[in-house]
Amino acid sequence: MKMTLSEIAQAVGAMIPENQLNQFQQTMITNVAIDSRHAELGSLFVPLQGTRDGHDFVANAQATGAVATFWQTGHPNRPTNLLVVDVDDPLVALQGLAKYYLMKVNPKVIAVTGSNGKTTTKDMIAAILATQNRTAKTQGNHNNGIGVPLTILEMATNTEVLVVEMGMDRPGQLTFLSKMVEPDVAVITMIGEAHIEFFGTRDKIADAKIEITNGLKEDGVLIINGDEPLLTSRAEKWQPLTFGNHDDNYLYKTSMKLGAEYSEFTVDRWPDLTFKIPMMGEFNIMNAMAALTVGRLFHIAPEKMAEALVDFQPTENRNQWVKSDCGAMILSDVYNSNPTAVHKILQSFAQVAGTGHHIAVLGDMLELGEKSAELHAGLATDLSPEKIDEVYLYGPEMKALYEALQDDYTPEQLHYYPVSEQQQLIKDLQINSHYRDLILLKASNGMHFDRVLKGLL
Ligand SMILES: CC(=O)N[C@H]1[C@@H](OP(=O)(O)OP(=O)(O)OC[C@H]2O[C@@H](n3ccc(=O)[nH]c3=O)[C@H](O)[C@@H]2O)O[C@H](CO)[C@@H](O)[C@@H]1O[C@H](C)C(=O)N[C@@H](C)C(=O)N[C@H](CCC(=O)N[C@@H](CCC[C@@H](N)C(=O)O)C(=O)O)C(=O)O
Ligand SMILES: Nc1ncnc2c1ncn2[C@@H]1O[C@H](COP(=O)(O)OP(=O)(O)OP(=O)(O)O)[C@@H](O)[C@H]1O
Ligand SMILES: C[C@@H](N)C(=O)N[C@H](C)C(=O)O
Repeated sequence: MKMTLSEIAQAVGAMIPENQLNQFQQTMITNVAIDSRHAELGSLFVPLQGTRDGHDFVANAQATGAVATFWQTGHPNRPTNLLVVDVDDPLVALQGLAKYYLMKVNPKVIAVTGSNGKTTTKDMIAAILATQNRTAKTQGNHNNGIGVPLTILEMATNTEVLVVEMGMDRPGQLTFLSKMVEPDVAVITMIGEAHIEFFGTRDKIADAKIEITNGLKEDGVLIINGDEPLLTSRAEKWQPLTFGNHDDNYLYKTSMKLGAEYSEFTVDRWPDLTFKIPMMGEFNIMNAMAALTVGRLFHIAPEKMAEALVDFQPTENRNQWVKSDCGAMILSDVYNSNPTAVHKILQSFAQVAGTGHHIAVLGDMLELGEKSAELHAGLATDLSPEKIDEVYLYGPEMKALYEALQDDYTPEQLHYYPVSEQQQLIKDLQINSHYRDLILLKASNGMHFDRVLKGLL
């Protein structure tokens, strides 16, 4: 971004002190920082409430280059040696500034949501659109009321297309985000069970996901997984473009070839073209088809889309192969977890050819509510010694799966660890895995399997 502090103050409805009019007008802000440790020369610091109060770090922010800060009106210790924009609520001001900047740059906006696949699909869409447009996208998983404004404010002033990931774990959140960005295109990847604890049913999750249309422009386009009745039944009024396996979709898969590191597929619309993605799993082919549907909307040649997909860089820890220090290949899927994702990744992992053992290391799936034990035990349908040689389970919720597998696996093949024994889990994996083994790591974000991954590297 590039705006004077004066313009920023006006954008958020803040008063500019009479004696600082010139300073505000002459101060150019080139980025926004919510963390003083990431502030740089030209930053506007935005103090937010976390476990700690961001206001306590304004001096740190100034030391690392911030030239101005939002400040909650009435908050004590208002700085005197820094330009201050007094606001009622820094988060609301951040969101208002983002909306102002978005309208100023006025890119085409593609919003992406779904229980699973948001980040991957966002990356694929951005790779395709970047072949013909100056494109910006969500960094990592910045997909909520803080992450979306940051995404907007990070984009360059000449951005033509912005791809924004939108997450939610409560009703109403997607309505808020959709109205903030007013997308030209909205994509819903699928409906799973992520955060079902706060919804009760997948129907209620679908109700929350379709909220992404509440800010969709009048001439906007909705793109959904056409094989999901929970979506097709809620999307009719938008006459959505659909992708999937069934031949009544706008774009449907006609063939696929699944590999460990690459997957290939063909679609009806371009029968002579084979698409290839650097990821495993039919579910990632579905993500790619969502991206192809967006690309077609932007009139990008299918050959160009194919080139973009084969070279795109997935965000880390999504079906990412890494080599352990003993030489075993690790499929790192440690950013997050929920039942549909685990079932699909287990099915894909079991099909990966290998000369050693297939080892599944599964940590708790969080936020599943009263169905948690049932959903954890239900993973047993995709776990058997014929498919997965060894199973390591970690966390209190995984106890239900451990009990469900007792009759299928021997004690040498099936291992359980309480949450206090993550180091023991790492040690046992280091001892028991060998260079020809394939190891799947998957758990909810809160189980910190990034530490297990680190322990194996
Ligand atoms: C407010 C904030 O910045 N939180 C981040 C912070 O959390 P924490 O409580 O630890 O902050 P602190 O107490 O350490 O500090 C308080 C503030 O002070 C700043 N500060 C601190 C130290 C210092 O030296 N200088 C400082 O300036 C500090 O920056 C704080 O502002 O740190 C955590 C660890 O890094 C961050 O995770 C936390 O970020 C929050 C969660 C956040 O929302 N970040 C967004 C940028 C974001 O989009 N994060 C996504 C995850 C979003 C997500 O969970 N999405 C859900 C769906 C929606 C869920 C819904 N509940 C919702 O969030 O709206 C999903 O399922 O995907 C990400 O990064 O992955
Ligand atoms: N279309 C899909 N259907 C089912 N599972 C999927 C799909 N796409 C990805 N996954 C699974 O979900 C995991 C997370 O993928 P990704 O980060 O792209 O989704 P996300 O929606 O952004 O997740 P989160 O909400 O945790 O940020 C993947 O590693 C994979 O296991
Ligand atoms: C990333 C965060 N919104 C999330 O999905 N948390 C889940 C429940 C987790 O901790 O894995």
